[in-house]
Amino acid sequence: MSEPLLSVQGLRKHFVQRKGFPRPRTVIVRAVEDVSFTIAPGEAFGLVGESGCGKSTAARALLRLIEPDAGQVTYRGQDVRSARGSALKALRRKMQIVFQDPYSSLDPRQTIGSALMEPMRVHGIATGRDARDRAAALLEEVGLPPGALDRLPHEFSGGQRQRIGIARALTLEPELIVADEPVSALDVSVQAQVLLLLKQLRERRGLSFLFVSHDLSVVRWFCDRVAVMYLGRIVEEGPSGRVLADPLHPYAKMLREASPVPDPAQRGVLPRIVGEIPSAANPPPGCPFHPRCAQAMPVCSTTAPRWTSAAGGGGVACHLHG
Ligand SMILES: Nc1ncnc2c1ncn2[C@@H]1O[C@H](COP(=O)(O)OP(=O)(O)OP(=O)(O)O)[C@@H](O)[C@H]1O
Repeated sequence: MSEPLLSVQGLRKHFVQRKGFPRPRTVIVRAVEDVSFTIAPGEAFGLVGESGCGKSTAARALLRLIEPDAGQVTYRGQDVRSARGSALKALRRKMQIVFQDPYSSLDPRQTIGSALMEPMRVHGIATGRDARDRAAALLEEVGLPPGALDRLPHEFSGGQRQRIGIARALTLEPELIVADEPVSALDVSVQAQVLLLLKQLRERRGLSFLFVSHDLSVVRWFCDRVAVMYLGRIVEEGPSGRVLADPLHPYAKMLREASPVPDPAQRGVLPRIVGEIPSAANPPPGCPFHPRCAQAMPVCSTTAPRWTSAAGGGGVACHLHG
């Protein structure tokens, strides 16, 4: 197998919080407990799970937008966690993020042109007229007129702002885009257009993607492989077709049941699982999903399941398949 573009092994990130009134106590939120995956060059890899399962934290930690507590992250074999100075700057150029809410990541007083040209200047790619021409070409590539260069973020709709966010991620000609719920904040009517744009860019530029989403149908459409996350851990991983057509983990089945499936007849035979995701500050022992799992066995509440390979590719951490 060729060398992965990105390799993440045993990534961990905990947050320390002070909670409670009148006597606050220290709580450790285990946002990312143990996450491992690889992304091949040109591949789109999806990370799915309910809100709070740690997807965004994992994405930010591997990019070092927040510092991970443990684990190994390599990009084309280079250690990301120990990179400093110019080495870190070069890695940042290759890995860019598209945020869920483009408005909060754009400076309201900065014109779109200057938001696009600034990274080019900082990374020594282009300045002056050259940078402006490149910015105009990027806007055109994401479907916005060159006149947008001199306007401010508030003059654009949500969908247009996300196009600007995508253009900005492309300014440094990255190889990997980390898209963190890139359409969740948009009107349903514009979600498909922005997803289509991302797919076209992927094909045209040969980009790799880490695509973070709670929406299984979006991930199925966009990604080659998918990992399902629950309480800071990957519970199932594999080719999107296999995981979405034939999920093995009861949690992956539940997610699929909650997401529109083309064949409604299939939905009735899946187990109904209810309840809310437990707090990452107090994860259940054994398999973290056992309190919500209709198929839980005594072993599930005491022993963490081992990772087992799946026949159709990838693997699963579940005692039913151990
Ligand atoms: N800066 C922080 N300080 C303390 N806790 C945090 C912080 N950021 C995230 N968390 C907690 O970490 C857990 C994982 O959050 P995270 O945002 O990574 O999940 P997510 O799956 O991306 O969900 P969402 O889609 O809602 O963002 C949650 O319990 C969240 O409250």
